[in-house]
Amino acid sequence: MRTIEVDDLKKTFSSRQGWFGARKTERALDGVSFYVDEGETYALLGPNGSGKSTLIRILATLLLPDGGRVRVLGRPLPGGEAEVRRRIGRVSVDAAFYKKLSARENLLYAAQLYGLEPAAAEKKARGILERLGLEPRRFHDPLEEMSRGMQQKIAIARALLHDPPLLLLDEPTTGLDPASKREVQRFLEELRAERGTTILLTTHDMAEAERLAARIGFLARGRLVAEGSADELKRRADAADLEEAFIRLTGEGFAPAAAEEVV
Ligand SMILES: Nc1ncnc2c1ncn2[C@@H]1O[C@H](COP(=O)(O)OP(=O)(O)OP(=O)(O)O)[C@@H](O)[C@H]1O
Repeated sequence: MRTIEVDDLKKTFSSRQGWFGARKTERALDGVSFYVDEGETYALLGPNGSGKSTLIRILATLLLPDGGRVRVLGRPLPGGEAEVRRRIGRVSVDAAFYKKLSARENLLYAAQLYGLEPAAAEKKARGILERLGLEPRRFHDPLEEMSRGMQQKIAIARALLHDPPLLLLDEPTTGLDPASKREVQRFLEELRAERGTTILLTTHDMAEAERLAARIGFLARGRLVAEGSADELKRRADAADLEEAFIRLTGEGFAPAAAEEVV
């Protein structure tokens, strides 16, 4: 079964430069088509501004497309927002939390929104955070006292509280130290193996895409320029590694994004 189906998806942003400035339009997605099968992990690779977050936000029902067809978990978008929202988990770098509240309080609040029983939700959240390597004593610390990496782990736990069959992960490991990165990657592999969770993730990290994803899509300037397994992409580009394949197939480099990533 196809968990995500996207056909000729388009999204343009328009903004005015100052009060009387000219209108500027930005074509964030320019006819993107792809699918993700049930139980598959698919990685979208692209430099800053290539449209990755826009695509994830449309699939997560946070943005409306301008054109094209989108189906998530068998429901059309727009149209099936309520059901899609109930059945997805989303993690992004801009995860909104009540920063003065503890991890526990934030997670219990989310559990309540999903209609989950608090004690069971707390047990589950603690189990996930333990697997992600967060010390149990941090569970009671206010979010504002936690590092970005710790907050990212809380965001992952929150996205999984309701056992979603589909996870949409926008740069899930950006900003994490190498050990935390490995813990998150191992956890995602286990989740797919144990629960058959379908995962769509965006990343700047070639090694991460290669480790986690059965198929990888190269996104550049709002277009899906190439897709396939890491080996297929390297073979097609006659490249030694995935970064070289990206440069050859898209005509774009990855330098700005790589320089931005602090590990
Ligand atoms: N709300 C918005 N208003 C105006 N332009 C936007 C908006 N959101 C995104 N854009 C523009 O759309 C394009 C794609 O942005 P998007 O955030 O999807 O890229 P990205 O691949 O996720 O980048 P990054 O790796 O930096 O997160 C960019 O040119 C961006 O400036």
